[in-house]
Amino acid sequence: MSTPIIELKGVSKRFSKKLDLAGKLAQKLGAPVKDETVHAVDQVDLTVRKGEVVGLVGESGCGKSTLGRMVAGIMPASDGDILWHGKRLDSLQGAEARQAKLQTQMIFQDPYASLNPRMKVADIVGEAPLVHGLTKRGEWDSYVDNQLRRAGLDPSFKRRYPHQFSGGQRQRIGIARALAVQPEFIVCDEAVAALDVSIQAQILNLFMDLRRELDLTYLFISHDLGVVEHLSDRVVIMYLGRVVEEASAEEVFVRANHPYTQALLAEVPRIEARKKSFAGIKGEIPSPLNPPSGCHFHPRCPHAFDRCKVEKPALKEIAPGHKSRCHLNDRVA
Ligand SMILES: Nc1ncnc2c1ncn2[C@@H]1O[C@H](COP(=O)(O)OP(=O)(O)OP(=O)(O)O)[C@@H](O)[C@H]1O
Repeated sequence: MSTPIIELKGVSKRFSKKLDLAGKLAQKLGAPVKDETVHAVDQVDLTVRKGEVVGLVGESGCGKSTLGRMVAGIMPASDGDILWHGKRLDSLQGAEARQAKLQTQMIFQDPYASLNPRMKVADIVGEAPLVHGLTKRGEWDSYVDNQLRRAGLDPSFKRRYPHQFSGGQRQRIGIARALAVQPEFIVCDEAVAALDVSIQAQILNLFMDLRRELDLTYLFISHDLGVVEHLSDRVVIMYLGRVVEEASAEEVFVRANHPYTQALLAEVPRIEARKKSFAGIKGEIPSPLNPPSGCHFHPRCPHAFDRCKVEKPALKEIAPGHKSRCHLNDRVA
């Protein structure tokens, strides 16, 4: 087994939600209201090994982006340890901290929001490698050209500005920028969600070509299980801040165990045959401000029984490399 690049051990993230104006007024008038806490990520263990593609899937608001940001080192955890090559990410200093930052790059859903509209493509892609000494002034032009070519863009585009490109091309500029600092690990946060289906396929193919060419490792975040199906080695399913299932991609698509994973599978249009045996997902995802007791999924689960309402299930290994957080597994056993 290859060495871990990133390990999360019991990682949680809480956000404090301040009272709005009406809440503050109610508080002044003596109502028992106070700031609330969002448990965005709740005691997550996760390992991403060199060369792996891990798909992280769940509905909007389940904590995927927050987890991705912590993994990429751009947001600190509230609790738990994040290890980068075995060392605590928050204890790294100087050159090692810079190295960790460069080695892990993040690609976002909306490339336009993360591309400076006043910078030419050449500077967007070429600024960081120059600052960090990955290229020299004399070689800079060809260095930038190479990154653009790798991302499937014509080098002549480098004199243009982001607004002159389509959504797919802008995502390619974001990819070229990430590649330019020679990362080993890329966190893709809904990187194709805003694109047309045909463009999505092109960008997903590009990610996989780059994986082979550059020996890259990915954490691929998506709300759509269908998007991660073909590119992930391992899939991790999150629900309201908790990991509910984790297995190889094949296991998840053939032997999904958790009722939530089964419900997500039922929503993937292409998986017609398997879809019939699963109930689709019902109801809205509850607020992480006030998550349901016991198993967070129990109000939406077609199989819930009394224990699910009161007792938090543990994430247990149900087959080699396959974990699930569901009381039904104890019943079956
Ligand atoms: N900076 C923040 N301050 C307060 N709450 C936050 C903050 N960032 C995220 N949250 C809350 O944490 C929860 C998880 O959000 P997160 O963005 O990680 O989920 P997600 O699964 O990535 O969903 P989406 O795809 O919609 O972004 C949500 O309830 C969100 O409102």
